[in-house]
Amino acid sequence: MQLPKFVRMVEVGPRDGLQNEKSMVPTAVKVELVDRLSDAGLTVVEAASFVSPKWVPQMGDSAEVLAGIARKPGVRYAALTPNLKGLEGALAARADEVAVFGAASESFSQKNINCSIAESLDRFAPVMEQAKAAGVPVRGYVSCVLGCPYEGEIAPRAVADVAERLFAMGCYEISLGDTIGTGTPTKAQLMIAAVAERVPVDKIAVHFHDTYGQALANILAALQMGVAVVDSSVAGLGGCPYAKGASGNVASEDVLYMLNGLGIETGVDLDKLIAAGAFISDAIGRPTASKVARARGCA
Ligand SMILES: CC(C)(COP(=O)([O-])OP(=O)([O-])OC[C@H]1O[C@@H](n2cnc3c(N)ncnc32)[C@H](O)[C@@H]1OP(=O)([O-])[O-])[C@@H](O)C(=O)NCCC(=O)NCCSC(=O)C[C@@](C)(O)CC(=O)[O-]
Repeated sequence: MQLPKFVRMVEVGPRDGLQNEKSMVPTAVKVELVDRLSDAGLTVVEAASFVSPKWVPQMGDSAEVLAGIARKPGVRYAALTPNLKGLEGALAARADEVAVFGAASESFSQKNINCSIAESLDRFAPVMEQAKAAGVPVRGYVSCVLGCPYEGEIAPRAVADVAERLFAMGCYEISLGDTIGTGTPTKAQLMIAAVAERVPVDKIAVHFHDTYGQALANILAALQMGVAVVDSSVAGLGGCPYAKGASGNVASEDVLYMLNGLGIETGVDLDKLIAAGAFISDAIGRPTASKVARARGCA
């Protein structure tokens, strides 16, 4: 299959990337990071998460982050909303889009959002309804699509079941998350094929963590299946607080370098993206996990 001509890069660094940071990242740093990312040409930046601050303290200043950013026309600033309380917070903070997040694994669902998969879908229904009434699009995440930290292997059918439900509920796009980064390209393709039987492929996004160094290979495998939306995190920040050992998302710089090399357009400026990665790595005192940034001289 031909590769897509354009890929929409969804930047999740300010949310998925930072949510697991142990020491609190100042709000002003988060705001500057989001602004640098939008300035680099990214059109979707997941900047906030309206979850319980007892569960994820790092995201407790999400309203302040959304209040502080310089909103750029054409950029959508997104936020996670696990329930109605989260949606209320996101709407009050003027998030342009929100995301509900479910899982293909019962154990992960319990650990992450304290309910079963079926209960999570029940909770998402009123979120979908009220977001629709407010004219705010909802994205749907499915975690553990290629493995679970508690259950191991996950059947592609289990992923497809949840993806189908979220899509039927009205999510405009389903992001398939390899939360612990154990997936490999053929498995990724089999899983995407199972989902694509129930959700149109142009409504599927991929969200790979790079724990086992497979993320770029998996993204290429997904592009070969017709997927044209890729989540990534600047400087490879990240890890899920409820998936022990999960490393960062694939680095946005590395994804962009590969897409540029494949001749696929994104509208994103590599130099500005590398500078944004250098900024946040410096601010949190951690070397970048992007190989491209390191090759370009970032520490
Ligand atoms: C879902 C809940 C809230 C259920 O948590 P719960 O304890 O079952 O909820 P509850 O309704 O019983 O409420 C308990 C307390 O939380 C408060 N509360 C309740 N909801 C909210 C809210 N929205 N915002 C702020 N506060 C909230 C609520 O008001 C109450 O406060 P208290 O009376 O004790 O003071 C909790 O489990 C939670 O916040 N989980 C979030 C976990 C999380 O953020 N995980 C990381 C994101 S998912 C991810 O990273 C994966 C992804 C998306 O990137 C894809 C991939 O890589 O796989």
